[in-house]
Amino acid sequence: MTDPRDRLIVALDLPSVGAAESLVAQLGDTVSFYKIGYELGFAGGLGLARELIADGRKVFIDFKLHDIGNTVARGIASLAALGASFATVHAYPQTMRAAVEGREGSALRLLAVTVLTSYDEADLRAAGYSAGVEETVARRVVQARETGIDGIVCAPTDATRVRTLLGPDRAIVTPGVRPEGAASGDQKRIATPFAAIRAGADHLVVGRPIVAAPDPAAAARAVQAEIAAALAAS
Ligand SMILES: O=C(O)c1cc(=O)[nH]c(=O)n1[C@@H]1O[C@H](COP(=O)(O)O)[C@@H](O)[C@H]1O
Repeated sequence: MTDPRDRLIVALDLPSVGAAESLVAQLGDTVSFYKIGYELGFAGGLGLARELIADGRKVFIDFKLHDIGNTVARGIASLAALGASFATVHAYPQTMRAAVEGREGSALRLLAVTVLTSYDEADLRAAGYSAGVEETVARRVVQARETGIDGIVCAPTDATRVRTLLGPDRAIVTPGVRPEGAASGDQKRIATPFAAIRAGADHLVVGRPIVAAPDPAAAARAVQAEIAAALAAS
């Protein structure tokens, strides 16, 4: 997977299908992999997901499922039928086991979200966890691996340690990616595209630095150029 286009996933965090379609048109052939999360998904985005898939694009459905096992398994089975490439669940063992059961027989790859990139040590403590970020990520990666999950969503700053625990064959997907000088917004554990790839990420999820850029296609190409430079340096 050396084509930077396969490595960049653009988060279509937009309020309407029309806005998303116009961004996809602006990005043209530059971007081939899109993520649809709460904002667009709850505004008709699953229909757009079907169209993008029919058009040969890859789609990552990011609803970060976490519920009783039966509900998770059935929800994942529906996403598998949609033809999505990736879907997220929270990295709780029961949830992950149910998700693996729900996608059986499909090509859907499951990603487990470890510790959100907007969380730091204080946020974890406030949520009632006594373990810190590093320990919590590590525990969840090991549990995800044992459950048969296909990949991990983690901060780029976690990627090196995650790769050691996960092994070479499963995917590491990192949001929290910010080109030099870009506003971090609500993200707390961030790195540049170059650093994320060097740390072992397979795919980078980038939203606002591309979606809110004055020229989104130029912003996407700049991220891809960093990805290419990091791959060349590896
Ligand atoms: O699962 C995700 O994609 C995700 C996990 C995480 O820990 N942090 C995170 O930011 N994300 C998603 O990645 C995207 C990042 O967007 P930007 O911060 O705008 O680049 C958003 O769509 C988030 O929902």
